[in-house]
Amino acid sequence: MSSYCPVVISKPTIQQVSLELRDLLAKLSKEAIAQRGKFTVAFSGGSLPTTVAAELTKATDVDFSAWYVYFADERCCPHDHPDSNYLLVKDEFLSKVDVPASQVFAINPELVGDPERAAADYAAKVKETVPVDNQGMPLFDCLLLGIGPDGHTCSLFPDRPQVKVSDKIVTHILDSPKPPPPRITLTLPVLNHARHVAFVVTGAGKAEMLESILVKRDQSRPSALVSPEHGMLFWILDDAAAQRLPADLLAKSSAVSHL
Ligand SMILES: O=C(O)[C@H](O)[C@@H](O)[C@H](O)[C@H](O)COP(=O)(O)O
Repeated sequence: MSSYCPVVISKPTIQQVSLELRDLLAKLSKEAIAQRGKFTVAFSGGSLPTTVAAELTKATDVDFSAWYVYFADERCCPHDHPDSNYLLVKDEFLSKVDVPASQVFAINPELVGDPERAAADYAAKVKETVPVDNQGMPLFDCLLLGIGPDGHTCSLFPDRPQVKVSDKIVTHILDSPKPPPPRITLTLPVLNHARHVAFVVTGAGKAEMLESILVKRDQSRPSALVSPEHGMLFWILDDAAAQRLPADLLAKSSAVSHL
C-alpha cells in the first residue's frame, strides 16, 4: 500500500468547503472526461450531498452530461423513502444539474427487501459501467465520503465484518449501528482502488474522531483504512472539524493545486 499522505484542507466556513469541492470536482471531471469520456463519482449520504451540491450546482464550467453518478452506500428502502440516499442526492444535486437519468445508478428498488441480492445487483451495475483494472476492480474517478462520530465511512462500521470483505465490490449489512439497519456499501478494496477519494467532514462534533484518524492513525476506525493505492486522498474540512489537527498537517494551498 502506498505511503499515507493525504491532502488535508481546512476552510473557515461550510460555504468555503463547498467552493473548494466545486473547484476540485470541476477539475477532476474535466480531466476524466478528456481522458476517458466520462466521470464516475460516488456520493455518500448524511450531510455530504448538501455540502457538495451547494456551490457545484451553480458551476457553469462543468459538463454534467458526462457524469456517471453512484452511491458509496445506500439504505435498503424505496427511492421515495426519507432514508434514501438516492432521494437525498436527487433533491440536493441531480434535480439541479443535467446528469442523464440513464447515468445515475441507484439501488434496485425491487431488491431492497433482500440486501444481499441488492448488493450483488449493485455490484453488477458498477462492473458494467465503471472502468475496471485487470483484476476486475472498478476504478472510480472520485469517491465522496463522510465519516461518522465512530469513524465509520460508507456503511463500513468499526468492528463489523463488512470492513474485512475483500472478495466483493459491494457488500451488505443488516444491523447497521446507524439507522436504518439494512444497507449496501462499497467495500474497502474498492475505496482503495479509486483514482481520487475526498472525505468531506464538517462540524466540531467530528474533531476528536479526525484527530484519531489523521493524527493517531487509529486503524480500528474504518475511515483510517482508506488510503488509495494509486490514487489521491483528500480531506476537505471546515475549521470546526479540523480544530484538533496540528497546523503542519494542513495544506497551505487549495486541493486543486495538488492535482
Ligand atoms: O448513508 C450514510 O449514512 C452515509 O453514507 C454515512 O456513511 C455518512 O457519510 C456518515 O454517517 C456521516 O454522516 P454526516 O456527514 O451526516 O455526519
